[in-house]
Amino acid sequence: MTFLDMLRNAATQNNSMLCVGLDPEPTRFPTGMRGDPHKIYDFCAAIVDSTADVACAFKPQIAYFAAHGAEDQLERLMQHMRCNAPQVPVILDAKRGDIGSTAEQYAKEAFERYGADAVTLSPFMGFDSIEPYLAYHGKGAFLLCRTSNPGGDDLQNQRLASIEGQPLLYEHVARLAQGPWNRNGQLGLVVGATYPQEIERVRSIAPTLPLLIPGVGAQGGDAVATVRAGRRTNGPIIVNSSRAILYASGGDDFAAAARHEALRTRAVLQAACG
Ligand SMILES: O=c1ccn([C@@H]2O[C@H](COP(=O)(O)O)[C@@H](O)[C@H]2O)c(=O)[nH]1
Repeated sequence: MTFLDMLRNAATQNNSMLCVGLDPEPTRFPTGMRGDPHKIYDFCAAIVDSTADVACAFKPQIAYFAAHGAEDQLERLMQHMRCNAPQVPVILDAKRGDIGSTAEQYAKEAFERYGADAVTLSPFMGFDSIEPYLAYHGKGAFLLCRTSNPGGDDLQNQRLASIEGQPLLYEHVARLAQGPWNRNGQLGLVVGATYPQEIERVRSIAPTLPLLIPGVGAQGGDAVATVRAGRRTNGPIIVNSSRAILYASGGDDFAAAARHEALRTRAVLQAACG
């Protein structure tokens, strides 16, 4: 099954636009696990188990595993998700971007080593840096477009003076992804919930692409405005929240508290559709 098929099925089955982000930070783990990087798998597996019927996707952020030399735990977690939440697609948040020969290795890492269903990529090295991922038919690739951080302005909001009509850089990325770069229908875009007007703009340029939208929860993005901007067409939206769910409680009830926060966020997103 393709990433898009999995996403549609999970969104329908779990009645959800919510992506649960897996950004395990041991210093924020509950008391019995706190500070122990060997508990990354246990912590994340508990979150997965408590939210598998609430999420339309999971998004492990690779840096939180690699920083602790915990890639083996990420491999175990990917297997755990495959076995215990097989209906929910996994987007590996890696934000890779490199020349084609190196991109081939990164694609192999994401799709063969970890078995991800989709990956996040930086588009700023051009199409040949994206192409190796598209060789994995059915897998998804989300290009950074208008990111949620304030520094996204530095480049993404600059005008491309050499291009007719002078679009902003993020608008140009959206056009490429909706058009010539999307050879097999595998591309999506990352757009921050902290900039709902830009989500609206991206949606008008890229009406059919799936949008991965981080920034609600800990970053304070407006969930309602996000849904209204992203759902102007039938293109799917995947709204990510990581820390607000993972660290809803610092106690032994962390998994139950994560579920509660995931349910609450899902309800807010659903209500915004009405
Ligand atoms: O523009 C972007 C792109 C990616 N991210 C990632 O999403 C999560 C957000 O975590 P929260 O705890 O919900 O703030 C994190 O993994 C980022 O690396 C993003 O925030 N913005």
